[in-house]
This record gives sequence, structure tokens and C-alpha cells, in this order.
Amino acid sequence: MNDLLTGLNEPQRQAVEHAGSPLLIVAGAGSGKTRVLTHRIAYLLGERGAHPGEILAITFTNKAAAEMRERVDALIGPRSRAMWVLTFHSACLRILRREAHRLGWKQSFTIYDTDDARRLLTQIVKELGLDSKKHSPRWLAAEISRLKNELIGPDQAASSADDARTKLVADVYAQYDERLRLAQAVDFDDIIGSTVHLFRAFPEVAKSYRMRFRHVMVDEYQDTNHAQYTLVRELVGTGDDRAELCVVGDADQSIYAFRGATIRNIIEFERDFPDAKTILLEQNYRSTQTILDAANGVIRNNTERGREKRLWSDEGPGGRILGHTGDNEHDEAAWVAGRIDELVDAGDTSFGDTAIFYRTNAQSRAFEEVFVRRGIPYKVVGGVRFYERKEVRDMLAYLKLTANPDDTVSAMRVVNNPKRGVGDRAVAEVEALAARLRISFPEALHRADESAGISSRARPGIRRFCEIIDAATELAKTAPPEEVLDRLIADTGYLEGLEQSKDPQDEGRIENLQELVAVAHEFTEQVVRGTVDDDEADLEADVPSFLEHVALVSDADSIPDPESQEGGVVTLMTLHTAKGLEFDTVFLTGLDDGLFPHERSMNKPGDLEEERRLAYVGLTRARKHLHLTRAGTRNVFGQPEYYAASRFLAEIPGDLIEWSESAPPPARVVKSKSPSFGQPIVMRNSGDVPVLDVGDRVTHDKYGLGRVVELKGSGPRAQARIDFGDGEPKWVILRLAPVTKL
Ligand SMILES: Nc1ncnc2c1ncn2[C@@H]1O[C@H](COP(=O)(O)OP(=O)(O)OP(=O)(O)O)[C@@H](O)[C@H]1O
Ligand SMILES: [Mg+2]
Repeated sequence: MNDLLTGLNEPQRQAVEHAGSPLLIVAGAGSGKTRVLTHRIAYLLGERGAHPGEILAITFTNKAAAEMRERVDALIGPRSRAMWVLTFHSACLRILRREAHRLGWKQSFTIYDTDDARRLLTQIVKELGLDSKKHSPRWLAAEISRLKNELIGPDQAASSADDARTKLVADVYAQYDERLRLAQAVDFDDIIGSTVHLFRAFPEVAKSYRMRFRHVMVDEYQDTNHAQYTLVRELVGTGDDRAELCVVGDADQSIYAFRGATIRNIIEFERDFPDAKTILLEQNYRSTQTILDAANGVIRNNTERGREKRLWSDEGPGGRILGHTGDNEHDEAAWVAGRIDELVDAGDTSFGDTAIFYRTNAQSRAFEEVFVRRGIPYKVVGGVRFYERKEVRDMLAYLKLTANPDDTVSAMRVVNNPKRGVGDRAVAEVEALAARLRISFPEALHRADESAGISSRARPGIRRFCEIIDAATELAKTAPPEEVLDRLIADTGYLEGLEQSKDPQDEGRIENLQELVAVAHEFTEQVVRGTVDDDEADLEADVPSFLEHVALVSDADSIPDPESQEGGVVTLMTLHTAKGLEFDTVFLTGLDDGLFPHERSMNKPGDLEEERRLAYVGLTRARKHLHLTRAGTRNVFGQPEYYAASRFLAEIPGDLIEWSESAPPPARVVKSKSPSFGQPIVMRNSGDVPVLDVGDRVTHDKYGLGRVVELKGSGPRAQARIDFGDGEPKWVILRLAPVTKL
């Protein structure tokens, strides 16, 4: 059989070979959907004569995109560069940058993230004289986002508004839209919506992309919203010249309803493409049957489901799922840590192949504390992100102004930060000037000197601010982003302020700024080396490209590579981030009713079903060792709160789970080096890690005699791969494993 088709089962092979009509692959978790996409790309290139430039593959995160590219790279080599393997947002941005002029935009338009957008809304709420408690910017942002995801513009929102609430939203939306435009900025939803608009307003542009991308593929299709779906339809077309489309998804894993994702997309797919072929994949290659049975037991309780699926696995039943109810969250975390040590110790898993999932970011803390104490290497994905820190955002605001002189939100953020005598009153005066001349706020700052309406006390500060921005803008024309940042950090006096501060936190802030410069430097290096994306990316080592890179960073991008360090690190993340990933060992934690399912979701059946899908996603990430834990009692604002067991636990057939009592976690006791002493000794400390060479003969308390075949790491990280004569040699961490040299 063809090389590109080996390692695929029959329906997978069909999906890879299918040509012509649109293809929909709906299949459960771990059935090889992503694998099919990757092989399909390779097959298109290798067998069907497609050029890499004709391929557009959409994945959900930048990280997934990088992985897919890597796999294709391994299959076909550097030719893969010309493919577009991107998220919806990166692909649309790339298109928008090229076509900006058609929409009357400057090419250097700015992206407003959630925080920027909320600031702008706060400002609008204030200006419209609304009560921000009753109409919170957060709520308004969600309402506007919902409209945008449905491709409803401000005019349409206004004309269909029929009560006070919808009218108010429409008013704010119109203002918001205008202000974005004035600031030459787009929010995340606009990135998609404007691309759809571009294709609709300029059919010839749509056609040129359709002629270019003859093969369009979308992973995690269940999480696309209406705007994204429409984009795909516009791009692929429905006429004679339509491109080949292949989408893969699982309705049971749809977990982004709050971002407008809807199962409707699968129904619409079959309506818009009546000749679409649907392929089902039923064999799961990831998990043991026990894990699948548990996942099926849970998801079965949802009424809103796609097709009935009968997922099965060839992996055998595997071990039982282990459950633990802690006395509190610290006990829960300690049990998890104990269990990780136990598994790693026995050579049954590595840190890098272990993940901890929870419902909300705040839950990571208890785990971090115990991991630090026990020396378990770990990484928390998400949480308070680097780019959300105040000092980082401040500097990025300065940087954004060098790329886009009309960026109002950024200018308002930093015009008096560090303080330079431009107080609230002066800001209001400049705003009034901007409104009078219908220009952006930063432009009004530049014209403050000509206007009588600006108080003279604020003028020197405004002038200084404009000088700093102008000088950096000039520099940005030729210098890489890290140099511009360096200059800004110095010119603004921001660093000086932090250095002179007595606040101990400010030291950390200085480090964060250094880190930001380092990130920019790394970005430049990557671009120069050409490792970032392809030759067609229009990507340069300049400020706009760097800002775009920063704007599109997502939590999932920082998921550590299992191979990145010796033995890797345990990954902690929310369930939402876990989508599409797999790990040998999984701990699904915090299974307390009110926490998971989240209490906000408990009154609405639709929301509860979404939580259940989230549980299904979590359960199906595990290959071999699945653990379910809860705390029962948790500290909430310093008070113990009692929780009942998550209702999802009761949905898992009882005989699949082996519960341990809320006893202290098994003490880490390692048997004596020489079993004949029979006396347990406490865990090795790093002092007595045995020094081994390849070829040495050893004895392991559990596995018996073995021979060292490979070594890596040193000190407490030293690991040995030992052949015990019973199949694959096992990796053990010498600090932990009961191994003695003979
Ligand atoms: N035919 C096959 N033979 C061997 N292994 C396979 C086969 N198909 C898939 N796998 C493996 O099964 C695992 C799950 O595959 P993949 O991640 O593609 O599934 P998925 O359907 O995309 O899952 P999810 O719904 O979680 O995104 C991967 O490790 C993959 O390499
Ligand atoms: Mg997948």
C-alpha cells in the first residue's frame, strides 16, 4: 500500500483519499480525526499533485498548527513552508493585512484584545451617561461579540432592536464600531467578520483566494461559530469553481458555545453542500476501553447530541480509574502529587506525559504549592498571563502607538503613565478637541499646542509624550521591535520609575520588561531564521508583525513539549485548553458540584450539557491512567465550604472506579535497596542517586534484574532506560526509583 496510507484504518483511508465533493468527518474523541487531516495534506501533496501553496488548514490554536506543520514537514520536507496551516484568526489577519486598502484601512491597523475592547466600552458607557453597574462593559462586550459572531452589524442591530435592552446594546455597538474605526483598530471578532465582509463586498477578491486555496481543511469544526462557518463557505464557494473542503469534528466536544460556536454548523454544512460525503470513525486509538466506557457513561446523559457514536478501543480494558476524595483541596493536591511520584517511580509514566485538568484557573494554586514542596517539575498553562501584566501592557501600548498613530485606547492608557502632568481634566480637554475635529485622540494630542482649549499646565507633558512617540515611530521604520522597545522603556522614564521604587513588586516588573524585550528579540531571530511560518507570510522583523504575534498568542501555545526537558514537566491547565491533546496520565480534579459543573451552569439545561461535554473532553484526553479527584471541602474567601460530589461522577459506571478513602496519600516509601533487609526506607534524597553507566546491571525492587541501555540528565534529573527483559525498556528517574547497581 501507498506509504502515505499506512497506519490508517479503512474509513480513515477513505477520508484521506476522498476527492471532489465536500467531506465531513464526524467522529468521537481519539478516533484519529487530526491524524486524518495531517495524512490528507501529505496525500494531496504526494499523490494528487497539489502544490503546498494550494493548501489552507485551519486549526484551533497556533500550537496545533505548529504540530501539524511539523508532521507534514516530516512527511514532505521543507516544501511544507508554503502551506497555510493557521488558526482562523491568523489566516484572516494575513488576508486583511494584504487587502486592508480595499476596506479603506491602513495596513498597520491595530488589534484590540479583550482588555482594550473593554476599556473602550468603559469609556463609551461613561460618555453616554449610562450606569456602569447596570450595563457593565463586560456584559456589553459579550452582547456585541454575540452579534458580531452572528455577522449582525450595528445598523442591523439597531433596526431589529425592539426593547430598551436591545436598543441600548445597539447604541453602544454603533459607538463602539465607530470608535474602533477612528482608532484604526479591530477586535478579535472583527478579524473574522471583516474578512467575510471583504469577500462579500469584493467577489473578485474572494475568487482570487478560492483559486489559490484549492484545498481547505478545518479541524475542531464543532467549535466554529457562524461567522467562521460563513467565512469557510465564502472561501470555498458553492459554484463550479469551488475548492475541496474537508472538515472534522465531534459534536460531543463542542465547548465554546459562549463564543458563539454552534452545532448548527454541522447541520448547515449538510444543507449548503448537499452532495457532501460524511465519514464516521469509530475506533479510538488513544484510550483504554475502561476510560472510553467512563466517557461514554457521562456523555450519554446529554440530549443535544450529534450522531449516535459507538466508540470502541482495541487497547483492552486497562487498569481501573482511580478516584480520591480529599479532606480539602490541599489533601486532594497531595494525593495527586503522591500518585504522580508513584507512577513515575514505577516507570509507568513520565512527568511530561502527565496532565492535571481543572475547571477554573484559580484551582492551580493548591497543586503548585505541593509540587514545589515535593520537587515535581511542572508548568501552569494560562492563568495570569504574561501579556496581561500591567507593565507589559503599558509598554505594548507605547509600541502600538508607533505602529498605529490613531490608536486611542493605547494613547489614553499611557499618555500620563508614567506621570507627566496630563491629568484627567487635560485628557477630557483633548477628548473634546478630538470630538470637535473628528480626529483620533492621539492626533488631537499632536494638535494640542494649536488649540486654546488645552490647559497650559498639561502642555509640556503632552509635548513630551508626542516627542517620545514620534522618535520611536521614526526608529521603528528601520529598527527591529526589541530596539524600539528598549528606546521606549528608556525615553518614557518607565524603567527609572520602577528602579527608584521601594515597592518590592517593582523588581518583578523590571524583570517582566526585560522578558518582553527578550521575547521581541527572539521573535526577530525567528523571523530572520525563517522559522516562523512561510515565505508568503509578509512577516518581517518589524513592530507590526511583532504586535500581531503577541495579539494572537493563546494559552495553548505555551503547552510544554513532552520532550522538551529530560522527563518533561507536568502540565496544569483548564479543561478548555486541553482540547485535542492527549497524555498517558490524566488527573481530572475538582469534581465537586458547583465547581464542576460550574454553579453558573446548573440552572440551565443547555449550559449543563456544555459542562458535560467539557467533562467528556477531559476524560478522553487520557491514554492509560485516569484519575478523578475532588476535595469535598474547599476554602472560599477563608471559610470552609462543603461540596457534594460532582453529578458527573455518578454518571460513570461505579465498577470502573476504585476509590481511595480520604486518608493521607500513600507515604512515599521506597523498599530497601536490598530486599532481604525488608525494612522500608524513606525516599532517596538526591544525595544517593546511583551513578550508572550504559551496560551496568541493576536491580529494581519491583521489576527485578535489568541492564542500563541509555542514560540522560544528571543530578536529581538523572534518568536511566533499563531493559528488564520484559518488552520495551523502561525510563526511570534515578532519584526516585528503587534501583541499585549490582
Ligand atoms: N489508524 C491508526 N493507527 C494507530 N494510531 C492511530 C490511528 N489513528 C489515530 N491514531 C492515534 O490515536 C491518537 C488520537 O488521534 P487524533 O489525535 O488524531 O484523534 P482525534 O480524533 O483528533 O481526537 P480529538 O477528538 O481528541 O481531537 C493519536 O495518538 C493518533 O496518532
Ligand atoms: Mg483532534
